[in-house]
Amino acid sequence: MQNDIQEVLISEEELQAKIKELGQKLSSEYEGRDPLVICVLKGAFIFMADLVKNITVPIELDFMAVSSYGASTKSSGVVKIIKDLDQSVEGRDVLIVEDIIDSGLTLSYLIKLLEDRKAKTVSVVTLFDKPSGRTVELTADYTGFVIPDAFIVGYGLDYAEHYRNLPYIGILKPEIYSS
Ligand SMILES: O=P(O)(O)OC[C@H]1O[C@H](OP(=O)(O)OP(=O)(O)O)[C@H](O)[C@@H]1O
Ligand code: HPA
Ligand SMILES: [Mg+2]
Repeated sequence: MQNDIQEVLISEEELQAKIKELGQKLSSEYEGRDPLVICVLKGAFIFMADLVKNITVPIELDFMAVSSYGASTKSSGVVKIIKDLDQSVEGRDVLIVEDIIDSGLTLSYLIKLLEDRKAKTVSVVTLFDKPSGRTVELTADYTGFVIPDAFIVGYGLDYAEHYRNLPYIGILKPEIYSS
């Protein structure tokens, strides 16, 4: 697995320091608001777990699974809901937790869906932002790292369902996905 990585882009320590910082900002933003914090599976599962441990005010959690990449490094353009939320977002302050914004298609679809379901507010925290990939305009309210134009894996992010368990963020060798 490690042999497929061209370069470690962000270390475990750098990830944890940034997540602590994000947790502090979110704790002051959501003080007294009891937000519904939504994890976008599968990619965001590790970020969600580390982030909520750094939020010090009351929150509720829910999970949604969506997929648009499959075994490719390019979005299919079709966002498929694999698992929906368990609870209503109507009248709630909602915080979407994403691992990465690339084309922006997943989040623009999700934001519209939650607004249509009458959430009171919809905000986004993303650990990674890859602006070079954008096909629709979208900016997160909170961003961990802006990353270069490369396919990254690890810390929840996959290529063809592998590499999610790497504890750091690596750039995959292009020969892995072009062969
Ligand atoms: O901005 P976009 O181009 O839409 O890309 C970002 C989305 O793509 C990935 O999910 P994916 O569809 O690969 O599902 P996964 O989370 O199960 O890996 C990632 O976890 C984001 O949710
Ligand atoms: N890596 C893994 N999954 C992704 C990426 C990426 O760079 N962009 C969108 N989904
Ligand atoms: Mg994926």
